[in-house]
Amino acid sequence: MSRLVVVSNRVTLPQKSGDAPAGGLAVALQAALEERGGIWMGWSGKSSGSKEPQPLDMRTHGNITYALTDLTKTDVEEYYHGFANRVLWPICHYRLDLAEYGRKEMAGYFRVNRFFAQRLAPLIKEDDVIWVHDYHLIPLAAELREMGLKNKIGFFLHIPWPPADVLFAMPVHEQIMRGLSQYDLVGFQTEHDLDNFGGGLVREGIGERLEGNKFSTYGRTFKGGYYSIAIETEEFARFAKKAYNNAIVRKARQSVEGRDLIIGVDRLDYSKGITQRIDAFDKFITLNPAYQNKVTYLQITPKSRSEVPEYEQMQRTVAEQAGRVNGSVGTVDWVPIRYVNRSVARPVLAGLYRLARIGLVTPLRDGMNLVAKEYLAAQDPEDPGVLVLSRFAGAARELTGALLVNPYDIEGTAHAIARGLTMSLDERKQRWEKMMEHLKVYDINRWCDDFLKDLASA
Ligand SMILES: O=P(O)(O)OC[C@H]1O[C@H](O[C@H]2O[C@H](CO)[C@@H](O)[C@H](O)[C@H]2O)[C@H](O)[C@@H](O)[C@@H]1O
Ligand SMILES: O=c1ccn([C@@H]2O[C@H](COP(=O)(O)OP(=O)(O)O)[C@@H](O)[C@H]2O)c(=O)[nH]1
Repeated sequence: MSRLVVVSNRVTLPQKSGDAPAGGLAVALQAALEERGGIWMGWSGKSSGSKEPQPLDMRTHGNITYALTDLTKTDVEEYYHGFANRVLWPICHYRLDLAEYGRKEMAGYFRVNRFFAQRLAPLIKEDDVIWVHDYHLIPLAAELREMGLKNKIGFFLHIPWPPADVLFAMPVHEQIMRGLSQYDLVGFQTEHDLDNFGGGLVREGIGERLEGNKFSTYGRTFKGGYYSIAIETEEFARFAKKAYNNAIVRKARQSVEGRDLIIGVDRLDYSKGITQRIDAFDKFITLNPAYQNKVTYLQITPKSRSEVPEYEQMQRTVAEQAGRVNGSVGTVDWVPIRYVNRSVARPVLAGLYRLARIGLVTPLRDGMNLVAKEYLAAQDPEDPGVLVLSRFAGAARELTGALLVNPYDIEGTAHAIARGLTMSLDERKQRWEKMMEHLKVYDINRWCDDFLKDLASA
């Protein structure tokens, strides 16, 4: 079996004993790397003022070597905050209005990808299989090919791929498409994303979609596919059962005082539809006054990418909005929305999911959304809660037993909350069992195996 080399912007180092366990993606990638032996390369998360690159920080644990690189402050500004998160992220989430295209940032993005390639190339052996993750690193294969590497290289995009007209609004879309054509396998989260990609190639007249999801463009033929990322379902379910008795979860249980709990968990990101969701909760209370003082909505929202202006501004908007709704519908003994603006450790999160009668997952657009899957896996099989899920999350393609909503339809989401809270136990069980069966088969290991199998045969 060939050695595996994983490259991603962020790298999850093995957890110290006693730490909260890492998410499913890290666990699955670590397992695949451990089995085959391999390297996981990425950004250390640190930036330095010095122009001279420090040597790679190499750490070996078992069969895996982690290779971490620092970036300069300018690199982080232009590549991560700039092009990746102010151009590619909004464009891929269909938000043309928020894309801030600048040549300096675009140049920084390509420069950092070349830098990654220069650092990675000396570590690569002839028959290594390379797996690159996400929108930060699209041009990496092109850089490696230019250096003469002939290895199998696969790419997985964790975020959506937009339809042609949205993509074409990005001035360098052709360079990005050309970058993708240098991989042997390009994986998307859903069939819809894959179709958007094929549609873009054909509309631009730069490529063809061939039989068997193959694409031909820029003189290369490569494979496309869709692989919906998942979680470690059975482990997460066991973990949530245990977490229900975690001290913090117990306190949370006492503090809701028998009210129904509604939970939302999202990075503070405009793609997650948090403001529309708060409006929907407000509407729900207004339309159903009998629920006053009978329900608590807990919104856990860690800060994210705060250096990017659109994110910084959102921090104020959401905090003000939650305060406004609490002020208008709350009473002296009831705070309807508990807004937590910090990250919560996974053991606590798992227990809170299990405590909640409704999981409210209403992004305006999302590659997959692992929170939706974690919420389901955490439920008590004898008394499962209801998932209210946006039809625009990748997860909606699989989780058809959820109450699917259009997050732009505030009243529709408010009705779904009311329906979730009054749903019979029989219906809740029926819907939940159907989705859990699916999640047990299509778990994170299956996702990893499917991608690597297709890459091997690409
Ligand atoms: O690294 P950050 O800038 O702090 O952002 C965190 C991650 O956000 C994105 O997550 C996506 O991947 C999930 C797993 O496939 C998927 O469920 C979700 O829908 C996506 O939004 C991003 O793609 C990651 O690279 C970031 O590390
Ligand atoms: O306070 C928090 C909030 C989120 N998460 C985790 O962050 C991930 C979020 O993944 P998702 O696919 O839902 O969205 P993303 O943030 O990757 O866009 C999930 O595994 C959550 O359990 C966490 O550990 N603590």
